[in-house]
Amino acid sequence: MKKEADTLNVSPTSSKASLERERKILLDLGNDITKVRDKNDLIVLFSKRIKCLYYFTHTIVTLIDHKDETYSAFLLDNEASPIRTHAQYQQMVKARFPLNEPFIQAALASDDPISFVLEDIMNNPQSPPFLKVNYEGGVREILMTKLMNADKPMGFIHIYTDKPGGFSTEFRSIMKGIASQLSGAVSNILKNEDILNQEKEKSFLLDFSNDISCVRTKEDLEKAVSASLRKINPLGGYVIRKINDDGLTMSAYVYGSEAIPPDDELLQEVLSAKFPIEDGLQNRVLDSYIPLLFSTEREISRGIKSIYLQLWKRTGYKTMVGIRLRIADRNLGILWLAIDEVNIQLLKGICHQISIAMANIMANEEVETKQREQGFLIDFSNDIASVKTKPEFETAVFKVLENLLHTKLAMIQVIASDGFHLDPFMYDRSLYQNAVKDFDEIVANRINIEEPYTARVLSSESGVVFSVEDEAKTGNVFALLWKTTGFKNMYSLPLRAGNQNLGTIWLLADSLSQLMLKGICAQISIAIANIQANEKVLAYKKQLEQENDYLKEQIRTIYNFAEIIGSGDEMEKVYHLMSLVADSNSTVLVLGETGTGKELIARAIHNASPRKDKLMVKVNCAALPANLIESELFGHERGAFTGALDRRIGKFELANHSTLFLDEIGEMPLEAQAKLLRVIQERELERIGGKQTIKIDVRIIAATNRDLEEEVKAGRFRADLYYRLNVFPISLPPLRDRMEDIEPLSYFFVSKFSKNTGRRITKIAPGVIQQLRTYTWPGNVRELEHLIERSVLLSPEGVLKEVFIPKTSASEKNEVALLPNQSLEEVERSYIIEVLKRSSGKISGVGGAAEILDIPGNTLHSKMKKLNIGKADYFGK
Ligand SMILES: Nc1ncnc2c1ncn2[C@@H]1O[C@H](COP(=O)(O)OP(=O)(O)OP(=O)(O)O)[C@@H](O)[C@H]1O
Repeated sequence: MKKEADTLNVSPTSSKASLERERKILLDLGNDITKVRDKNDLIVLFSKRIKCLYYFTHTIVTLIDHKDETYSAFLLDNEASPIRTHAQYQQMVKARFPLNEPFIQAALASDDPISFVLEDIMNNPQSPPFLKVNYEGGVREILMTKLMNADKPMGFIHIYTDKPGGFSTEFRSIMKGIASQLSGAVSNILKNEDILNQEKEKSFLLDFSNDISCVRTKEDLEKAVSASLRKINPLGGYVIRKINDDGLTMSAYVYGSEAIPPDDELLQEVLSAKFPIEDGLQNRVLDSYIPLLFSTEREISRGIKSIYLQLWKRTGYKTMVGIRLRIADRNLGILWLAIDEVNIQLLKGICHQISIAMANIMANEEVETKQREQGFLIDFSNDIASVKTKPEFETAVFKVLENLLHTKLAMIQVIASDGFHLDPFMYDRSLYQNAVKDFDEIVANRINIEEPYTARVLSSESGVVFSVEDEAKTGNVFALLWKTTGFKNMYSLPLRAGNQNLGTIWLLADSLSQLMLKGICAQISIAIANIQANEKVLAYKKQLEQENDYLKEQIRTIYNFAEIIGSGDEMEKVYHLMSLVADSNSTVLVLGETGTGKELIARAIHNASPRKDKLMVKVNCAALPANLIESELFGHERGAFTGALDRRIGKFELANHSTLFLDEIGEMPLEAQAKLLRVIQERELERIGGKQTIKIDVRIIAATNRDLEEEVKAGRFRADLYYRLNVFPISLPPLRDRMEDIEPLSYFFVSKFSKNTGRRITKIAPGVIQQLRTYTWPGNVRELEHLIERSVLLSPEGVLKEVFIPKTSASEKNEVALLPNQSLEEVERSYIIEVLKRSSGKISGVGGAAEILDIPGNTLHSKMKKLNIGKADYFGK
């Protein structure tokens, strides 16, 4: 097979001069070759210098790759090659040929150039295919000269000729002679290329680092990585996959491929999928310090099912390199690159930069998420702060949960007033479209705080997260219902106001941040507490309004202006004064004996005034213990004095924009009089124990049966207060001075009590009217009213024939009549003693003297004190 060629294809001149020229050419070639830096220059130079001395068709330099024991074309003499038009030429140029075969082994073993006749060797099944391709191109013989680097073969220079036996001994010796120069030149080129490559890599990494340093968002990263990778890998695509929050799966983070249309269905599926880390490929990359090269086909045939492999295969990515993205000891993801050659240093450099950028973006995203969450909570808090009613609450909650959090409200349950059951407060029924019947059944069954899920949530510090899948496996009806919604987790939290459990909230979501959950629950708890408080206030307000309406109605019926009976001159004078003063804000002082209708007149004035729409507020100054009068009138703050457990507003504040009726003003203690005077003068007050001054707009009507001038003289009533009150006095005449009103009053009361008792009494016998006229009426209209009431009760239907004027009254009337020198006070004193005797000394309660006199027990007590009536007076005689 091996054949030494003896003949030169071109005969050199045998002259000494021509030998000299040859030597010089070869010397020059040797010198030139050592300076060659560019690989194309080498082959051009070689051909130029040698071809003018020796004949051959073309030449090629191949290089050995010791890693995989192959050799491949490195320098090509394209122009001269007779096979460049051959169909397999390109394939040959790119191919790697194994060293382990006889032809190349022979070339390796020979220290001299060695030639082969193609016909002899090309059909050997192990021989490289380029031999045959050359033969087909007309080549017949090949001279192989080994190139060495130090002591190691680094490649070969192949010289081809179409003339058999074309390599002379002289040419062989020349080739041997310049083999070391050629080797030196090739290694220079390689070194140079290496340096150039390193510089390129460096400048690439520098550019990449510059591009990536400006990256702030995922979109920036995509742009920078796509632009840079295009430079080193013009056709291949790439994808950066990020490890998801679950730590178990990875999803596409950034990707670029010009080979796949963006709307491709499989691509979309791959981009939105979560691939398990442990899929036999990703885990290997994450565990590997160096980039790993995978054959798509081989991995599929190994049984790896992930659809991304299908996408790669379909796109024509035969090999993929996976490099982990990592910061410190933390894996962030993987860069997958469609590439068939691995430049470890370059890829590691790229991945280092990408990892830093990704970590920055993720940190940025985290900060942004936190800010967004906080902003969201502030908005939610604003929305919810104004919530007073349940519909407003529902609108606010649904808006935030669905639109912003992509969470569904499964249910809010609130603990009922029995503290044991829970009532559904709010829920999203649309969640249970697939299980409406089950949902309705569950909601219809009232659960209580001992229901296992509820009990767990209520006793937890900050809620429980239930895995829907796991809970459904237990067969629990609630969990089975949750499963129909398709969400992964049920977030269940207690709603609390302070330490008190208000209820529970149940949110369905795949994942939710703790910060958000805590924030939302706190806000919702406050809102529910507010709604409940508001509902209570509204219910209370409604009740008060109803009571108020009822009271107003009652007062209107009892104290109707039209129901003031009396048409005599005395009462006409009263009506005239009332009509003069009603419209104004002036203080009115109503004077008159007990039972003459002072309160009736006061109410009539109020009802005829512009303040009539608000209730007149009455204070009975005689009925209150001295120490409570002030608090009653002006109110007090919590803790203002022992027993002041709550803040309370006084009657003055209650009567704001209305009328305050101070009944029995003559009984007011001096100390309270001073305070009252101040408020009347200044029209403002402070609650007891309070610092705030409260402006009031109150009209005052005061009433008394005492002679206030006398009281002032006696030092029991403040003169200045008297003058303040006595702005517009109206004196009511005693009934005995208006005998003409007795008949209409009697008829009025008969009709009133007939209606009340159901007895139809339409007339009063003339004798009765006569009888009534002769009585002195120390208790005035009230006494007449009660007398008629009793008489109506005791009388048969039809005509009132009899009234039951107490017998003693008749004698008293005489006594009174017989004692013209008795003062009004003395008459009052003896009348009270008489009534006390009749009630066997009982002052208040049923059948007591106060009831007979129709005055409050306290009033009777104070009158007795004032009139100096003791037990001896009514028990003694
Ligand atoms: N002119 C009147 N017409 C109809 N009823 C009257 C009249 N005057 C008084 N009455 C009735 O007599 C009763 C006592 O009246 P009222 O309470 O107004 O008297 P008073 O002067 O305020 O009594 P006191 O000084 O004891 O507080 C009431 O039921 C009232 O309706």
